[in-house]
Amino acid sequence: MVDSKSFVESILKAKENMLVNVSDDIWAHPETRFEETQSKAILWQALSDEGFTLEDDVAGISTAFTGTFGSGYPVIGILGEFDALADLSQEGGVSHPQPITEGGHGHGCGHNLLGTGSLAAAIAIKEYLQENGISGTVQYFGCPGEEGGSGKTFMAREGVFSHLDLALTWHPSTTNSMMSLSSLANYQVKFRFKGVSAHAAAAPHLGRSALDAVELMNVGVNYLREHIKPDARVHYATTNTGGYSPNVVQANAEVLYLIRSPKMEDVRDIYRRVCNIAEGAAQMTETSVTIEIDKACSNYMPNRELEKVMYDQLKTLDPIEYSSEEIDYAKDMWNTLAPNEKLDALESVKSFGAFNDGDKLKGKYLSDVVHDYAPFDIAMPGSTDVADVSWNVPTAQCTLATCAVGTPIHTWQMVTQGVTSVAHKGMLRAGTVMALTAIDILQSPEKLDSIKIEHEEKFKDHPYECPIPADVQPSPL
Ligand SMILES: Nc1ccc(C(=O)N[C@@H](CCC(=O)O)C(=O)O)cc1
Repeated sequence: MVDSKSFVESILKAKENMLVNVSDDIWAHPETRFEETQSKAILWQALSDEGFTLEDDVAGISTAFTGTFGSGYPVIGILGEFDALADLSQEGGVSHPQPITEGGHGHGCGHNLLGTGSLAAAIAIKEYLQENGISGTVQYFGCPGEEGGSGKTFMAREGVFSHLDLALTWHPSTTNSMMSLSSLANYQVKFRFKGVSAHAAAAPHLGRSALDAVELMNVGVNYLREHIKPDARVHYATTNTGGYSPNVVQANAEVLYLIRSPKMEDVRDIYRRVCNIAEGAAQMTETSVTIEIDKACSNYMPNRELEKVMYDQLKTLDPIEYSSEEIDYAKDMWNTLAPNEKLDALESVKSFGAFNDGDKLKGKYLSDVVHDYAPFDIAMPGSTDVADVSWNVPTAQCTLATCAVGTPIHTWQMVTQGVTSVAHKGMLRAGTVMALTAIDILQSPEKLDSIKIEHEEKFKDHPYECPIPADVQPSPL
């Protein structure tokens, strides 16, 4: 009998061209939150071709879907993302900033790879179930709107993950490591001010400026910063400035706030204080304000027992080999970084999973090392809606190197590397790691017992409460 590693590697070798085409096709059709119709269609077609049973409109979201194969225990969820970021249009495989479409979208977080690496895993697990005729179900989750949308949180609100025995996912990165840390919980909220328009010169005394209210609110929040916990973050984008005419008093203006902290109770408290500031700004300007929650997500709670199973698979694979061309290109990418970005490169990996041994990357342009598994309770300086899955079912995620050391996410550098051979290698490796993790559990189902005990212990005193209120619906940017 072939060992599972050779089995998975040979399946993914046979599917390599298809998977690379799927990823590159998604990359070429960057779509933002809840408008990912083409990206969804690409993944849908691939799942259908591979014999998965498809379900559409999951949780009532038109770009959320599942593909299922097999039957019975255990039910293994594989999470795929495929949304892009606004304003990051960029040519692929170059070493200078060059938008394809000015103002267009781009895959600045590598979700073309994420969704496809997860597809690779689902296919390999399906083949394994089929080959061995054993009990077990693999379910691919097409999860839209991770960037600023918390698609999985909306899905979790409708209970779509509750039947899973475990969930696995990964994230494109500069490193190969477990994501063995928490993440920031957040609330994203619209503050919409309404005033009175007037001729800005002839009758300014009759006008009440909604834009003034936005500006005063922002000033108030900027004073609040000193009095919140240091690991909390508050960002804002003015999403409606009230128009382009300085000679009209702006009667409508809107600002979108993203409030984050490692603990949801702190997010809620800062949110309460930000609301007070908004009311104060409305009072100062004699405008009115309406407050609307846009989305929210929880903090990530990895399952340590499951992480150990995944880490064992991650570390036993041979290091990825890179050609001299790949290393030269990575060096070119490294040299696009400013001196302060270079200094930050080895520091920042420490807060994303490579806690104790970020220095292993010193002098490397591409990572061929696996960082030590080091479970930490601290939050990475970012958020992910994988968090809301982790509150519902045992969840683990790893990172695989898909780009040059030092590449910051949400940048043109990340977009341009998303269609390179290095990105494809990392993506296929991610599929291999997730598939081997699932197969290990299918072969040794007793491992699930300790995984489940940990999950039950952790959440028995604070069961999942979806942070998105029942009446909030997912919406496009
Ligand atoms: N492994 C990762 C998972 C998510 C992210 C990330 O950047 N997420 C967005 C999500 C924002 C949101 O929740 O609205 C962020 O933190 O800004 C980064 C690495």
